[in-house]
Amino acid sequence: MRPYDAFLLISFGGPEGEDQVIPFLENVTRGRNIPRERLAEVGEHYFRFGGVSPINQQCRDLIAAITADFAEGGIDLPVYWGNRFWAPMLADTLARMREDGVRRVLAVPTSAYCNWSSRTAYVEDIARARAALGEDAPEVDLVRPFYDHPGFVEPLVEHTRAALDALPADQREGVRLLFSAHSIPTAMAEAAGGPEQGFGAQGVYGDQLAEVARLVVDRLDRDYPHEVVYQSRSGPPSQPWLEPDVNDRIEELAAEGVPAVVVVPHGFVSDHMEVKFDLDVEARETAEKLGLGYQRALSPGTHPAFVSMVSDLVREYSEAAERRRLGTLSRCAECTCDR
Ligand SMILES: CC1=C(CCC(=O)O)c2cc3nc(cc4[nH]c(cc5[nH]c(cc1n2)c(C)c5CCC(=O)O)c(CCC(=O)O)c4C)C(CCC(=O)O)=C3C
Ligand SMILES: [Fe+2]
Repeated sequence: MRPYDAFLLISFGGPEGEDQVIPFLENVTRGRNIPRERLAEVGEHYFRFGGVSPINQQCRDLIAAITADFAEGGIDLPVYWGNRFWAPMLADTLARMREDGVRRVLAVPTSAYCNWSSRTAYVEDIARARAALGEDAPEVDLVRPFYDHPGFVEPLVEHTRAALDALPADQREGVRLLFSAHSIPTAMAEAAGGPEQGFGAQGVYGDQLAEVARLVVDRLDRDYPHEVVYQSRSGPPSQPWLEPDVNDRIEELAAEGVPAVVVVPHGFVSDHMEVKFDLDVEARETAEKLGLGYQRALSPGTHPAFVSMVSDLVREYSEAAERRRLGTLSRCAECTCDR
């Protein structure tokens, strides 16, 4: 018997019109203690792009590429898509899967790392959607974190090379690589595994981010100075979140005489709104205002290596194949994954 009878891509979701922005933000922030001012500000980011987040189209593109890769590699599974916060909603997709007779689902999230927001929240949303369906809800396995899978790292390497190539030679000489990820509350970072569990001061998430940055730099033409920075912090100002912020670091580096930065959004799977606004608009503006060279590397998106990583994960779970990974970190403290 085949272990799975369907594949499911689980993503965040985003609005696709001006009238959808506020309802989307209400879905995301329900019960999450986000100040009104922050919400209004984030709403403006979406309105600036006509109320359309790029994330849904990026999911459609990824699904088209995954479907083609499955066909080519002989993976005979129907491909479904469900989001946590906007249509197509995960609960509706699971209901449709049940109607289609699906029993066992392998799910891949558009989220590579370990922290509540990137993993546990997905696990909880799957459980809630299944509970709403009752007894005969399809069973869902969520694949393990893939931050150090070669198919996630390789596109970042190629895209970092391209960003470096786009800098003038004198700027490239003294460039600083800034590996950027979504900030989370420090309490959230510690809950996934902190110093008590043998991880660093920024928790297992911070360690994973540092490891991927190292894996990327090791594959470049020289040992570029690099560091991990954070972006898109939310929450009340009194609540500590992971730092330093990408803009603060750009200012400090300018004061130190660094001529240029290449920002690598290694905390994300695609160039969604956080990348398009917080990096391509805000961080770029910070750099330009200070006369710093600025290039932003693309995220994995639909890079062929990333697409074949998805097929690889399906084989890993269906055939108990080897777990391919480049890193060496141990599992996080709240991980529910089996390997
Ligand atoms: C770690 C992480 C990822 C990366 C991993 C992953 O992908 O899962 C991520 C991705 C994303 N975050 C997104 C959007 C938002 N995140 C928010 C709020 C929050 N994010 C958090 C963390 C993360 N977020 C946290 C701790 C909060 C505070 C509220 C809470 O404790 O839960 C808010 C509320 C407004 C604000 O305050 O920013 C919005 C609108 C979109 C869609 C973008 C688009 O539309 O293109 C994507 C892909
Ligand atoms: Fe977020």
